[in-house]
Amino acid sequence: MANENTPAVTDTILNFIGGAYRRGSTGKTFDNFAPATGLRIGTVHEASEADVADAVASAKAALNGPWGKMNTAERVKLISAVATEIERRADDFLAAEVADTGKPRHVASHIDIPRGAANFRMFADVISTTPTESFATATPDGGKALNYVVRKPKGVIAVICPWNFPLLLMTWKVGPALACGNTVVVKPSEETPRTAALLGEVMNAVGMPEGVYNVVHGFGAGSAGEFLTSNPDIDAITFTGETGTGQAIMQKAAVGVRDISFELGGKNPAVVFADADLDKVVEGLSRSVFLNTGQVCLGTERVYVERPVFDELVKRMTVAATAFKPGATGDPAYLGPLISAEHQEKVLGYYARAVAEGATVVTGGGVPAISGDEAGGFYVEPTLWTGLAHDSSVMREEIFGPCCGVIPFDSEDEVIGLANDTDYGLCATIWTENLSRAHRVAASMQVGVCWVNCWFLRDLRTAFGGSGHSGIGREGGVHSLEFYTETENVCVKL
Ligand SMILES: NC(=O)C1=CN([C@@H]2O[C@H](COP(=O)(O)OP(=O)(O)OC[C@H]3O[C@@H](n4cnc5c(N)ncnc54)[C@H](O)[C@@H]3O)[C@@H](O)[C@H]2O)C=CC1
Repeated sequence: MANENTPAVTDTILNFIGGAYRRGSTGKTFDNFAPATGLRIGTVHEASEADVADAVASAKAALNGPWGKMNTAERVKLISAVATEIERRADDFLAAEVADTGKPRHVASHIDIPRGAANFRMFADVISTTPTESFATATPDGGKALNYVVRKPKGVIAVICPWNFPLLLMTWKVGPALACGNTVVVKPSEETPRTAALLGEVMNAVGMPEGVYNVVHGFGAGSAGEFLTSNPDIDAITFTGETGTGQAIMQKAAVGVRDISFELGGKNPAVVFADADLDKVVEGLSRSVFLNTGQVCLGTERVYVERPVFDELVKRMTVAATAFKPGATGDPAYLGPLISAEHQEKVLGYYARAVAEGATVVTGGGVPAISGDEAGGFYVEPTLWTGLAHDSSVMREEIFGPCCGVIPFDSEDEVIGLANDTDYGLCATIWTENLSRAHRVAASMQVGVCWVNCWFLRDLRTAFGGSGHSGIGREGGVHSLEFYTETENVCVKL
């Protein structure tokens, strides 16, 4: 039976190549499931190697067609129109995203869809307003030379995306790629193909030239993902997903020495000092652990609390955790499902392992009892652990679920060591009312993003990315121009 998190009928999801929707040339399809119910809700047409080659050829041809001949102002007008059209069709995008992910409508309507549109508008602004670098250089003969930079599109960009914020994380890459004059072939996650496909309708509606935006559906190895990264006409690859997948893609990118931009996993720490405002901490920390059912690369999975407030914080976080209602579609406190049965099994594996590694399960730790339409959905309980050793696997490996381990600490030096003792380096959150300490500890975190007394306060103009196993490069605002353009320095003797 359908509910507000599933479409009423199953539907067909097609590839989008050269401005037209296409079935896969081999006739292969795969099922699309609603995580909220576990029911099959769609059929996705898988792109063959030939289809991917067609998509790349369309994208390459578009570089030499009307798109390649447009000036920045003309491109910006089209890209801004894409943002406006996404906003006009917000209900369609919302329905597609909620069906694919099962996430609460208020999450998709406040984060996924508006930020999906904002990514186009913001990068249209960035490309319109970023000045060109230039230097006046003294020459040996006492004269001068003028150096200035010409930015050119890199070419055809492969955009490979995960399932947790499908439209948002895709447009975060497609927006700057198009703003810089590139063309793209997108491979959305096999779990969440709908919004990438729907964006094709938007591109056609605003008059985007054919071949600028292409979508190929499928899986990773031996499927559309690998076909795309292996295609020699791909000039650069931008990828968000698991660290292991990033390593596989990097090997493909090495052939032809193609550029990469990677946003990968994390095992992000939160550090709570005893002087923090605990009301603010509980509000921000519970969002950082449970938003999107913990399926946020920026989410907190390790919490270090200064010993004097440890018990109090655990008590308050327990209350916050139990307020979430897994499976209660429509309830404002709805905690959505995990993305798939496979991911549910992975997260439950960590729930079992936490116990084996000596955790005290403060709350949660299992599968909620759910009846009705959602009984077959991929839900888990929001979960808090204490008593885990810092070096236990549950405290070291990314889980990507609604859970965290809470550990006490006694000194600033100790907690800096604990927070940085990880292979990852995506983000950290510090909670303190002591301004000097906030700056000092923030600067000592080995991460790409550090928040103080807030979380997920994201200005799209700021640099975003991680160090270590969390990624390579930074995207956002002008930082995206580094990846999506090739720069040429012109030196003119005056
Ligand atoms: N740092 C960041 O900004 C973010 C990182 N993530 C990470 O993403 C992961 C969750 O997303 P998933 O979709 O499970 O990641 P994943 O790495 O399994 O898949 C991501 C995409 O890569 C494709 N893919 C898989 N193998 C491939 C291959 N060999 N060649 C080419 N493409 C391939 C998949 O089909 C999918 O489209 C989490 O581990 C999380 O840490 C998620 C969101 C943001």
